[in-house]
Amino acid sequence: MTLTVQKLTHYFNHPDDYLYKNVSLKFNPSTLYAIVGESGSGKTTFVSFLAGLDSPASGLISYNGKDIRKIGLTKYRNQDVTVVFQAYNLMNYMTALENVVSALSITKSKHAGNRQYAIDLLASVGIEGELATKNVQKLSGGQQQHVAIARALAVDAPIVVADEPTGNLDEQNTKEITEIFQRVAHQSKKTVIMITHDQKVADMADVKIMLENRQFTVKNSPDKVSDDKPSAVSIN
Ligand SMILES: Nc1ncnc2c1ncn2[C@@H]1O[C@H](COP(=O)(O)OP(=O)(O)OP(=O)(O)O)[C@@H](O)[C@H]1O
Repeated sequence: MTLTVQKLTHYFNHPDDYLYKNVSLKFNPSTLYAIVGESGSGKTTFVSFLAGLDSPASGLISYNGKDIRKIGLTKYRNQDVTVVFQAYNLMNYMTALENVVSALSITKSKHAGNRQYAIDLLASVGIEGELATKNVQKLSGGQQQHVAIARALAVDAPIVVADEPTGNLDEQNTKEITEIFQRVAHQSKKTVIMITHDQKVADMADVKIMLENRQFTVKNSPDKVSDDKPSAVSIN
């Protein structure tokens, strides 16, 4: 269940003006990855390829050994990957609970129509009681991002991609959200790939991937690496 990037190259206008060239990376389950890099370095573009939202100029992205274009990008997006954005992207006219219930129904989840499942999912990210039945516009930004994660998790995809999920949040909410992603990776055994500008968030990841000078560099967080655990990511 590995997500693999092989020899990925991307440019928008001219091949000489590339964002990155021949990138090869491997993303494993049960691991939280942080992608860090300067503004404009191409992080969002890169994760849009991982999420099947766009395709690179060249290179191969495969999941479980299969080219995601052969899986079909729509199918891949529906069954294998779920995305959390910086700007929450909730249905503003709905309550927190309705947001999760609708995600279960739209994605034809096996839990579609199961209100208790939606309540439990929200509770698992700390949205409980009255908060769950409030219109999301009446919730704080941090609370809305918690709901957005519950909504994304409703899809139950093995890969979770998050583009600056804590970009608008204060320190406390940033810590809570990052801890949720740690849990999703370690307990739910998902592959979680998160873009961040925040060094503290990056330090909470199992693996840091720096995008600098058009090069990706992989760094395992020192306290997460032990002799019996091989590096979670390899790069050629
Ligand atoms: N569709 C496009 N056409 C042309 N250039 C683009 C397009 N999308 C992005 N770019 C350019 O590609 C570069 C990388 O953009 P991207 O949004 O991936 O960077 P980023 O690292 O995520 O930045 P930030 O941290 O500011 O969100 C930028 O210079 C951007 O202007």
